[in-house]
Amino acid sequence: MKAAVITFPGSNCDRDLAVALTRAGAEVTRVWHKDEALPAGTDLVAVPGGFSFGDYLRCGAIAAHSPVAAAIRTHAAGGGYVLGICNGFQVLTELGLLPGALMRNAGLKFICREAVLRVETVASPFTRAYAPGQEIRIPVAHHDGNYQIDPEGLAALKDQDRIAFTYALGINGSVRDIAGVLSENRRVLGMMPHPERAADAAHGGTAGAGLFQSLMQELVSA
Ligand SMILES: NC(=O)CC[C@H](N)C(=O)O
Repeated sequence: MKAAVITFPGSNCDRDLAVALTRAGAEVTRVWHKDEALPAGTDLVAVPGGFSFGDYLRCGAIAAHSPVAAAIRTHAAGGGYVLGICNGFQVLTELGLLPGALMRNAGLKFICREAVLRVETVASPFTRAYAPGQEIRIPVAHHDGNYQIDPEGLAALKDQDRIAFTYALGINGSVRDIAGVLSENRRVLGMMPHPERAADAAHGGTAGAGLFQSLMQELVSA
């Protein structure tokens, strides 16, 4: 699997994401947001967490206008895989690659702690290594993680089995406690929790490693 990890000014989880992907067996290239092309043969674009452009305007809104944005859209339109974690999820909604929006947390506070997630579907390239309904402990760190979507959009997510993860106990006001969603073709995933921060025993938990292993299985068997 060839993965391109994008860095924007203010990204701070890009290295951790690159390490998690590399340890899972991916060949990782780091891509600066001013690059207009992705490395040839890129399978997965990985958009990391952080505070791109200082979270000004709306989180991810300015990053979605970076020179690399067009290449990410083209990659997704061609059936390429895209993973957005935390700020990366916010960027993917701003790019229009995923529906809905990430609003300020209901409690108006930055939340930085471990959360219990429920794996809502294993029918995706990102979750196939988990068991249906499995509960996994993954860290969260955000102030704008309150996922909202209109009723029609929510119905589509449910009907099409596109809710990837929910919080076992709601933490930020997200509709239906949604923590991560898939695109219609299931090849784009955005999630607020940080699997790359739970991918090594030294992190205190390895529940996030299943996501990177799922991608490896998908892309080796593809
Ligand atoms: N860790 C992150 O990616 C933070 C995301 C975003 N800047 C927020 O606070 O909501």
